[in-house]
Amino acid sequence: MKNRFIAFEGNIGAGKTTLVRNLARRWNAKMFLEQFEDNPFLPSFYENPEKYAFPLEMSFLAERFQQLNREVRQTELFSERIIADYAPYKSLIFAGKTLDHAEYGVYKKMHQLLFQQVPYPDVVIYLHIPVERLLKNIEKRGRSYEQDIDPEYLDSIEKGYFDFYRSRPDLVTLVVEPAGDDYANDEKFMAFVDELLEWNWSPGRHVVQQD
Ligand SMILES: Nc1ncnc2c1ncn2[C@@H]1O[C@H](COP(=O)(O)OP(=O)(O)OP(=O)(O)O)[C@@H](O)[C@H]1O
Repeated sequence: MKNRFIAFEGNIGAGKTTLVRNLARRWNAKMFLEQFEDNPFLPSFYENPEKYAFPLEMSFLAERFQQLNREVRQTELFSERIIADYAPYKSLIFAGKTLDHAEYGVYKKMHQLLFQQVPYPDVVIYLHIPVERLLKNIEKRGRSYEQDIDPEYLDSIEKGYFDFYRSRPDLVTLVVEPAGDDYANDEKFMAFVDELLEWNWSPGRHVVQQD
């Protein structure tokens, strides 16, 4: 199957999880979602980022490695589509913003060691949403620990993704700008994603706009 393993990426509050749930239903695909609710360090991290960033990043690293390895390998023998609401490099991008230089050095080595064994998505679709809209989404969903999130933090995460994509022209990345605020529940947007996945995309970053 062309484009069998698809991951969706995007900033905090972009709408990845809602979209992935809807697409999994639409395609009858196997889905796996990031498990951040169980991470005991996340609320503490938002209170005191300097103290909790390293344990937070290490715990996300372990969790995501385990999940990707388990879920993707388990289905290697089957032909069904697999979709995820994060890509294997997600934590690397966040860690580049949350850790200090020395901590990031250690983290990066661990990430390289672990993730070289993990299957990469055939295509990653980055959902590019303006920061003002992210802030509205974050407010609306109301997770208490995210309510004081700094727009500069969101800007820096977005920059982290774009720097990463520039440094990895070997990966197939579609940067998509959805039309409409509720695109993740919109049939038209899902049909647009269907069309995108009919193509054989060359490696590199492609910016695609929904009409
Ligand atoms: N590696 C990480 N380092 C720091 N915080 C992280 C990391 N990964 C996830 N988080 C935090 O966990 C929470 C959930 O993250 P994420 O962006 O994946 O989901 P989301 O905001 O629910 O996405 P969406 O709205 O697009 O479904 C956010 O508060 C995010 O900042």
